[in-house]
Amino acid sequence: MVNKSGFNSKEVCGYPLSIFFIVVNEFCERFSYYGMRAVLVLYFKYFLRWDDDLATSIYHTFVALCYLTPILGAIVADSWLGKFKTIIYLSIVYAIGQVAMAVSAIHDITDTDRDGTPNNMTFHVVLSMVGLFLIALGTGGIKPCVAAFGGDQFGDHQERQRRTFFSVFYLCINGGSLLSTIITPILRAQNCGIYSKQKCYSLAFGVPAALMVVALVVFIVGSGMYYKAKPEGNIMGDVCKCIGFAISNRYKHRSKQYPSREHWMDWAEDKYDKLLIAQIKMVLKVLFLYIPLPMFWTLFDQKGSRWTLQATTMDGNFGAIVIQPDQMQTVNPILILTLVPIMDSVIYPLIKKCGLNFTPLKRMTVGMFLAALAFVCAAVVQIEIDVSRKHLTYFNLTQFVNGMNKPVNVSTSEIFPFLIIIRATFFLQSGQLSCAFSRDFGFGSSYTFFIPSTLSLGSNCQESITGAEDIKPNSVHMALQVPQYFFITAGEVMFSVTGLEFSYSQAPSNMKAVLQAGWLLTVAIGNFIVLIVAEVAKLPKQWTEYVLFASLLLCVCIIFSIMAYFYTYIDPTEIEAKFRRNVGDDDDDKNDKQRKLEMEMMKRDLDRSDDEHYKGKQTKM
Ligand SMILES: CC(C)[C@H](NC(=O)[C@H](C)N)C(=O)O
Repeated sequence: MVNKSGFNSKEVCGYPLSIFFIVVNEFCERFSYYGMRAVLVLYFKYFLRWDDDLATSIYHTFVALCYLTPILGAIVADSWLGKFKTIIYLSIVYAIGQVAMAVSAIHDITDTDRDGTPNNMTFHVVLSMVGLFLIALGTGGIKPCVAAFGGDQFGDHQERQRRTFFSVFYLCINGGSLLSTIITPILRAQNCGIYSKQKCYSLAFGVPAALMVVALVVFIVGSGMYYKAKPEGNIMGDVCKCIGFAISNRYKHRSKQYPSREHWMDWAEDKYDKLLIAQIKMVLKVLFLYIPLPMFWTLFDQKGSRWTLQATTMDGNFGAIVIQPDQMQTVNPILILTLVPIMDSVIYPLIKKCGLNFTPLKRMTVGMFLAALAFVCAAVVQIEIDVSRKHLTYFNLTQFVNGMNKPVNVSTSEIFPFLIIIRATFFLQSGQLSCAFSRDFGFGSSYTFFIPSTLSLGSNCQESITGAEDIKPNSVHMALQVPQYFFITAGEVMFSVTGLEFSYSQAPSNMKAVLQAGWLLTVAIGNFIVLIVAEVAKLPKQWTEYVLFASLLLCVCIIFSIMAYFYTYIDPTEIEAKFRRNVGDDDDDKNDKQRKLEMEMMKRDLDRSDDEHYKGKQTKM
């Protein structure tokens, strides 16, 4: 198949073979990112021994940074190195960052007294911060490039295939995220170490590091098959200068005596290429449309915070398995993997058959509406929880009343998340006496156990120790969160998958990665809004906060639908081709415009004292 730029690529079932390497790369990279992220807060808290507040702020700052750096990657790719080289170089930076994280989590390195705790915490903190910075630079930097590079592999006649590619790309993101969020917490729970055994954060970070190396290798293997669009110089610099000139030129000609131009960017025509101006107009049009979008991410990203906290007050016993509150988040990638194919192969074709034109912007509007609906569901569940219980705790609170006249040491075994039921085993130790007993707990329940005075060597603790239930277990089932997860994920499919493709298709050829970065910037801003709203709107009831967010998104959704109504879809390739055809005319035109501008300036200087006279000349012209 011959690509848009005459590149001859190998094809399988109508798809360029090269995209296979790109989607596998994305899968491994997202595994690496989400796997590391899944255990990050626990690493801060239990390894670096930070308090909850510090751990949470550093975590959110890191996530926001990951979505701010795409703009850097996009500029480097579009104007200097090209997407291919940018992906390679930044992937190396990314892999080094992941390795630094894995090394920073080896407690033995500074555990000089071999007591299981690091002796030089500064070393671990500094190394992990350097690691996180490199990861943010790498993951953010390559993110807009990989998606746009994938899109570049398709010819203009392969629009349908390119749409499918973006869906498959999204599936890979979520496949990687799903697997890693299940696997890395399990790895973390293992004990490892040379001198002493500790929770294995190094393994939980090491496996994502290995996956990042695999991602890089896979990408390099595909090297010979890619279509590599050449970077077109310092395009961002040109864009900024052109916009700056348009504004200053418009300002200089602000007097009513100058005829207005169709678009304010047209004021740059006096100095810049019509093609560049047309390309900037395309980008600005889409960026303007992005303004309301961060609100979607504000709601979307609360899955990991508010919704997980909500789950801690619910019953996670699903019969065959017990779901931990943070594991509820895996419902999102699971639903993505199911919903994307259903939407693509059933829902969208069905809507089309009904004669409805379900345009990308309409899909995004519906996606926003569904996210708002998800928060209404969350509010209803919250009211249910508030009615059913007064206390807010997931962890089983246990206390012991010691009836013996000597101290007893009580320790408990690990509670593994995938056990059939939550069963805790307690070990009692007092002098020669050593025994164990197990009890089943309901989520959120609290017990007091009585250690009888008669307990002695050889006693059966299982039978001798009695307990009283202080607080009843959580009665609202975690399954009630499924509707809110369903709506937010259906919203994500309509909003995010479509937005990713829309950002690519509406971008001019030399600014594809820049627009992908603009799209990811909406995620970063959305995350900042969560931090701000959580600080500012301290509402007394959690359900009212959910309603507030739902209402905000609904308002934004209405504004967006109005903006979308006035948006006209464009075909950047066609527009660019039209301008390129007229390139000769453009050059003459530019020279004419330049001359005209110089003349105009001279005249203005001369005629400054005689406005009326100048006006007369203008109308005659
Ligand atoms: C940030 C994006 C929406 C995307 N995340 C997801 O698809 C989640 C896992 N459902 C990503 O690119 O990571």
